[in-house]
Amino acid sequence: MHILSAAQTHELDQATIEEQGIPSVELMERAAGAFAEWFARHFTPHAAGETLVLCGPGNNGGDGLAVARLLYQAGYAMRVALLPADKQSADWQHNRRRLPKAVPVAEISAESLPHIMPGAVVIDALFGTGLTRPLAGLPATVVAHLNTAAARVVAVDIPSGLFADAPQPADSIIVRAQHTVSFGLPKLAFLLPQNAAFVGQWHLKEIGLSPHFLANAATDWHYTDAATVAGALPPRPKFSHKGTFGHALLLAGSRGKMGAAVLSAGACLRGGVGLLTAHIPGCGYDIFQISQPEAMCLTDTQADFISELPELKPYQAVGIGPGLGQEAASLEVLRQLLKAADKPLEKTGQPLPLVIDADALNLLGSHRELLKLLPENTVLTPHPKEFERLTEPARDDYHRLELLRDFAIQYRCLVVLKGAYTCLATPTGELHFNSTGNAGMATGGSGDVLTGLLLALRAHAQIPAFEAVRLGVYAHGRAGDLGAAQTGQVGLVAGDIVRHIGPALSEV
Ligand SMILES: NC(=O)C1=CN([C@@H]2O[C@H](COP(=O)(O)OP(=O)(O)OC[C@H]3O[C@@H](n4cnc5c(N)ncnc54)[C@H](O)[C@@H]3O)[C@@H](O)[C@H]2O)[C@H](O)CC1
Ligand SMILES: [K+]
Repeated sequence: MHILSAAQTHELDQATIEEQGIPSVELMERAAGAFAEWFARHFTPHAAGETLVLCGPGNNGGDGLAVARLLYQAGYAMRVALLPADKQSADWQHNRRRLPKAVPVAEISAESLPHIMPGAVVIDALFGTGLTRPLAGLPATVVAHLNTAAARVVAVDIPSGLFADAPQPADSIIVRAQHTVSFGLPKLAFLLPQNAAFVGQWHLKEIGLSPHFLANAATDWHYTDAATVAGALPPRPKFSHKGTFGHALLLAGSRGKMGAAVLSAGACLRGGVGLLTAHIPGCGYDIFQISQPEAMCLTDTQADFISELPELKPYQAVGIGPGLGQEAASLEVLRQLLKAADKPLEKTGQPLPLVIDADALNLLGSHRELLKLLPENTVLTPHPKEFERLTEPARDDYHRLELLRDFAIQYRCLVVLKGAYTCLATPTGELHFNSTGNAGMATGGSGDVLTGLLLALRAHAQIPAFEAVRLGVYAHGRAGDLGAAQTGQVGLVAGDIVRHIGPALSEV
């Protein structure tokens, strides 16, 4: 699914109106209808009580007026407060005329701000994607008033005062909504941690926007949902054998961190790899062999950490990092691996696929001269702190995305920035935000599981690099969601994610 800028969203509206030959108020009616339907499923008229709709002067306010009418007709007690303006949009005026006389309407002024009881339900339709500058003056006063009222706020399309697609001053006045009901496509702003307190839970409503425009819109921002990855995993042919799905090598573990190697290996096996060999320090032999009998195991001459790179010939992909530690000898192994992997393989003509995580990323961060050795399409899986060590501290979430994109382009690699909406950056500068996963996955070992799964998918001969990583990130989150459905988010551990990789992959 695409993510569009605010300007493109406006073009999308126009394209839909022209293509479908409908008046623009019809599209507004669809949006308001979708919002009212969501609202009615969440609040009964009794639970909502008297519901206040705050309306601005543009089409977002027009949506609000239409919502007030529809909910009034559905039996809700409604009242409307209008922000004064020199001019209102045509569709606003249309819906103002259609508002039943029985719905009380007040004009807002600094002296008469709407009365809001604690716990009252308020629909925020002040500003939408047409916002051109941070709120100031009366609109800012109204929003600040709403934010201190401890109301239950549902935003129409986007919380008022929030830019849909761009950074804004840190002290901007923005509605703090519990829910945001948005139309058509997710907005980039919804996916950034810095906006979570404003957006609350967001919900997407289909309103029949032009599929033609959506398919052809030029954007670098994408949202990976079930439809995106459907069919990405080739069916396992009847006459396949273990060689068909690749032989992966995992370099992982150190004393006290063998669990990382075990979890990562488990995920790789559940990810459908043909064969897995783990190279681990001597101390981990019993632990590893007992807990992962399906994997083969090579032990390092060092007991506590990895100091040797095995012969790479047998392998179709290599993962390095989980529980690795940052010993000087392990740094040398990483250096040798990067150099050895950069030669094109006979079979594919591509460099040996690599997945680099955890301490291997930290080693790259402290020895940045190694970055230029990264073979094309290497997969890096940093969390924001690890990513900062590779680049620089980000001013805010938008700046971090900029750094991420630049990094992926510069080093021609696939960077998976882990978070609530894990973002995959590609060498061509695209950003793909993932839709699956939950807060229960913020737990030790979850990243090791992702590494193992990505390793399995990179070893698969029939899945191109980018598709493998997008699929792996999606399936990892989905496995976490399936796991949490059984354990709850609080009780979820990384092993639960491993156990649900199989079901998650069968879904796609
Ligand atoms: N995507 C859809 O698919 C549909 C969206 N709809 C709704 O329309 C709004 C966007 O409406 P638009 O008229 O373009 O903009 P706004 O209502 O957000 O506001 C524009 C209005 O406000 C003025 N303005 C802008 N910034 C400020 C500011 N900081 N302070 C004061 N005034 C400001 C501007 O000059 C205009 O007068 C979208 O979000 C949806 O809710 C449609 O209903 C159809 C489907
Ligand atoms: K709004």
